[in-house]
Amino acid sequence: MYEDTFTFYGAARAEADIGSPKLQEILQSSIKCNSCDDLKAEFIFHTTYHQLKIEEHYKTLCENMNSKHAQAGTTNDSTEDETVEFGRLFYLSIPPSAYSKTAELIDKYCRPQAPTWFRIIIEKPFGHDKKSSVELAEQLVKYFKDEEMFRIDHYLGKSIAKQILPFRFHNTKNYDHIWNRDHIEKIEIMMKEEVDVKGRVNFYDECGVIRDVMQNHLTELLVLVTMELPKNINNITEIQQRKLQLLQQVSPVKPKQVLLGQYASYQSELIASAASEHVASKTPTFAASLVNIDNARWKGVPILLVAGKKLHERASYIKITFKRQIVCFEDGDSWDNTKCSPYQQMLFNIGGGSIGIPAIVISQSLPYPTAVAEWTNSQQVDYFKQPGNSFNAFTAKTDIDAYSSLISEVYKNNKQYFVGTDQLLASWDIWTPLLNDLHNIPLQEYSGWDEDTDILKFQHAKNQLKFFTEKHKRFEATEIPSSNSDMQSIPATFRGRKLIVSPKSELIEKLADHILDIASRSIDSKGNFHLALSGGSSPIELMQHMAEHAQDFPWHKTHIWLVDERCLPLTQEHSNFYSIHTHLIKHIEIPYFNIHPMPVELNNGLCISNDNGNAMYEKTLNKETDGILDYILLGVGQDGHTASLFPNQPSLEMDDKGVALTQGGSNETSVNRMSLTFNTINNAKHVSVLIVGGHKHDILHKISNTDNQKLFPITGVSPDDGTMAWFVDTDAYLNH
Ligand SMILES: O=C1O[C@H](COP(=O)(O)O)[C@@H](O)[C@H](O)[C@H]1O
Repeated sequence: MYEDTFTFYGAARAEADIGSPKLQEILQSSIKCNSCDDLKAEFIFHTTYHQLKIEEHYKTLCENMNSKHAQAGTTNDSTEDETVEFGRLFYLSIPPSAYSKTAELIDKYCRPQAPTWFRIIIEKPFGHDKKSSVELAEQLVKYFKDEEMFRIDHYLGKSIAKQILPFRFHNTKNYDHIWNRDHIEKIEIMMKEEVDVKGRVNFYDECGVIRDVMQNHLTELLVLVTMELPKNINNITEIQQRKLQLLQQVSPVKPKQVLLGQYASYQSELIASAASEHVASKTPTFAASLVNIDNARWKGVPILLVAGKKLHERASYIKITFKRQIVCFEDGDSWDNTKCSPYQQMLFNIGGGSIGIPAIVISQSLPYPTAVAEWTNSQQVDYFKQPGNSFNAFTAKTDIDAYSSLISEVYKNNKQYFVGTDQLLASWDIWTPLLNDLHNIPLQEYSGWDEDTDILKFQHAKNQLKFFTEKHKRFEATEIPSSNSDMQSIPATFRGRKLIVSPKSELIEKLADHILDIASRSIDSKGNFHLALSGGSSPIELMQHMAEHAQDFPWHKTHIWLVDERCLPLTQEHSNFYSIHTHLIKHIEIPYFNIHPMPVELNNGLCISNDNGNAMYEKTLNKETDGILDYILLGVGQDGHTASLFPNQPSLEMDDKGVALTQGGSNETSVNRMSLTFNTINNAKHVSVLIVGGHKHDILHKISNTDNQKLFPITGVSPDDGTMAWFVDTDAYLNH
């Protein structure tokens, strides 16, 4: 019976005449249980609404609590032998900015006297990065003791999540010897959702998928499957220490280990619900992260965390794939599945997916588990559908909703299922560096639901993730140019490729950061970086910026190539090499043999076709890079030329060449040129086009909507497998 033992208070900032009926409506519609109408009615009867906006409201509410409490104390009819426990529990589901004041007022007016216990449940977000989370923890600790606080992550209350540790613990003999890098090929932790973010888009836009579910729910699941087992499964302190130890061994996630996506209608949902400054949001609604644990058990095992909204199904699970160490000789039909199944997997199904219910599914080729308490071997589950894949599946006898389960743990004062302060901060250590760098990671646009499942398929190799196909449209949401611009919004793409628009100096910084980012990824994956630079005036400021920040760039592993060259001596001021040397090369420490000027000057002649300088350059390029440059920086002339590929020139159709002799431009700077052709340009891993200055506005406008490559050669640039970005300054974009 609730009567005289429980009282429930619902509270919010709204006045009682709005909040009270709203609370009634919520209670009536959302409390669902079987044959419990009386209990539901009793619960609702004992629940009242209170406005909590100003200090006075807290005072009134808590006086009310105190008097109820006093009444309960005098009227309870327990015998002297019975000890009646009193407690006061607060559940705060409020924005982080409201925590400090709320905590202060609860502490001031609502803290009961001993022996009545006092506990506080806190809902995420617990900050938005390491720093803010430390600040929040510091504010809370002024008012509440650590043992009074229960940070709730409802994934820890899911029935499967609660079973993972006991399951591992009671199966130590069966699985612990294969629970490691020698036997496990990979671990996948998925949280796919069909829902979009409508209705909470403003909240969501501040956090995105990594803060919303990856730093907390998925990281918690990761810990449960990979932490060292405690010696005593009932020793909560030991369990919490083991969790912390694991979190401290997870390496911070790097940008190259992450793929991001945003569903296509996200931007319009945002615009419909918010102020215009929210357009062009870069908030990801999908993320895949490759996580590494730097310890003896897990080093080198790829652990994939994937989460997204508006996907084709709702499914949360942890899948562990074991390495296949048995070679089977039997015919397919006569496989003895218990020994020779081609599949060795273990799945903790949290919910949804083809199984639908929480379940533990284990290939029969793995040892049969023992002691799965309260769980039964179930025929209900139809999971590994491939022939030859038999399995044992265990489902829970009862499945209690995660929040109810956790709240009852708070009553029991059981801290095991809650997030400790140290664990929280360690988890932010894993994700914060990435979150600071998120704006540099391109977003893959996906349609959502069933329409486009292929576009999010990805692969992992060499500690890096890549979308399976990058041919689909990718975009990076643009920056809004600074304050007094007359633009309301700028599209995220230009000619189907990502567009970055900023005032010139910011733009140059962004471009330099982008080059550095790609250089670092390239050096991480293959040990070098091949960069091709254009001549002309546009890149001068970029080169000066790079020279000034030379110490930040891995020049010793970088090769510099020329996009094009004028047929002039390299010491002549109009030579592109001369300019690149003057503004960059002479200021940096780069190995001499990593500099590749174009051989325009051979045998005392300039670009004599019999000298085959272009073929020589192509040969060196092929030898050093297989014809695939890592990064090409292009510009655009007012006539639409790029590199030294000029309108209506035969060089535009040189299908068989990677480097060509071309013609164009003015006499003053030589009409004879050497240039990379479209073959080489479109073979590159990344191409950026830099367009600066109001005088480039017209050409930008012209090429926005044409594919006439003969007339506007720049429109022929579209890397086959690589990425491309347009870096445009606000003067060129807005015609200033
Ligand atoms: O905490 C959150 O979780 C829900 C998903 O929870 P589930 O129990 O339905 O799997 C998610 O939709 C929401 O964005 C996130 O804040």
